[in-house]
Amino acid sequence: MTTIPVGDDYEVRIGRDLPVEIPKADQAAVLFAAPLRAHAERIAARIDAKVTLIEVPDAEAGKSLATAERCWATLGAAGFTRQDVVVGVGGGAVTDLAGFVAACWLRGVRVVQVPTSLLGMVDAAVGGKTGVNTGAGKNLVGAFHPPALVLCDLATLETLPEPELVNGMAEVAKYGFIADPVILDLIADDFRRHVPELVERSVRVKAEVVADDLRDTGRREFLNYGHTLGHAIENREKYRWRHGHAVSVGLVFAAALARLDGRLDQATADRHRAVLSGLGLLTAYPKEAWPDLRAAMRVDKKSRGATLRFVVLDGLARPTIMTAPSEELLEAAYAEVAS
Ligand SMILES: NC(=O)c1ccc[n+]([C@@H]2O[C@H](COP(=O)([O-])OP(=O)(O)OC[C@H]3O[C@@H](n4cnc5c(N)ncnc54)[C@H](O)[C@@H]3O)[C@@H](O)[C@H]2O)c1
Ligand SMILES: O=C(O)C(=O)C[C@@H](O)[C@H](O)[C@H](O)COP(=O)(O)O
Ligand SMILES: [Zn+2]
Repeated sequence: MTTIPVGDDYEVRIGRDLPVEIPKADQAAVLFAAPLRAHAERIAARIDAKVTLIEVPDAEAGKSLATAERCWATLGAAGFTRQDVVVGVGGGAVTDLAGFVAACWLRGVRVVQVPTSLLGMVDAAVGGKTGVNTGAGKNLVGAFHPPALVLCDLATLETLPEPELVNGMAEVAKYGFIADPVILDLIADDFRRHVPELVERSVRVKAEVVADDLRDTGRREFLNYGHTLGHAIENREKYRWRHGHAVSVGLVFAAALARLDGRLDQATADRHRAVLSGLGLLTAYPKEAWPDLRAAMRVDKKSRGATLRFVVLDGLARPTIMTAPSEELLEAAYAEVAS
């Protein structure tokens, strides 16, 4: 087992068949979606407390205020107090929801995250960003609420459908471009052979950044590489597109922005498309969508008033912020992903 500390706050444990060590509590509420029922029941059986299992709708359908409200009703009925603990078992959608439910209940109870998707392990379950989607956009309602513990059991990835593994690789590649290029070499070598090392390297990048900037006021914004356009695509697709594919298009777009602005060399920009399409991720989106996407990007959390701000690279592993790119530059960069 590898243990990665997130500052002095909590740790991320990575390994196979990890022991389920939930902090002491009278009660635990285990949130899960249908595909993870058996896994959630196994975890529940190992928790030394009164356990309430709460099934939520799968994937983005569960990441809603209505579902959160139903969870809070269940916690209320069970008499859940501040010494109790919420456990999120599933992909990033369930861990985002579980974190949000815990952040708001009694203004904050502990949450233990047990991610079961690659994306959940390398990104969503670590760092304390929690939230739900609303009609206004992706993740616009939420709270910073770090977990008490994160358990990444690599054995659970054996049941993860192949397309979901590919989906998670978009965030892994993101870490390669913004911080750890060895990740890109491992991907080039055949990523399936390196999943444990890729999880570990990704979590190390994320843990180091969020320990330094939990509230996204500085360098944490770099973890949002590719997400400004990515979230706009997810919103336009009404969350039917997988997060990783939307981020993948957003990464190629951000690389084009930097190259066209004279910051990034052609080879590194081209490497984005090569790595992501090589993984089987999407790298294009319809040309006619631009006005919708341009409008949706206004509510990106990095925006300041009407000013858009993008994470771009000045070079491999040299992320920075580009503020207020011209409309011409944005359109030229979009032309490079437009199909
Ligand atoms: N909070 C953050 O910092 C953060 C970071 C990245 C992404 N996210 C969010 O995470 C979400 C995406 O997460 P995701 O890609 O894990 O998607 P997901 O949670 O929708 O899971 C994808 C599918 O895989 C299934 N699944 C998960 N683990 C499985 C397993 N071991 N076996 C079989 N099926 C399994 C799920 O039930 C679901 O059907 C998005 O909502 C995104 O916004 C949050
Ligand atoms: O942890 C972060 O910070 C990130 O930006 C990680 C992203 O991969 C993740 O999708 C996150 O949920 C996006 O955050 P948001 O603040 O843009 O909603
Ligand atoms: Zn993401």
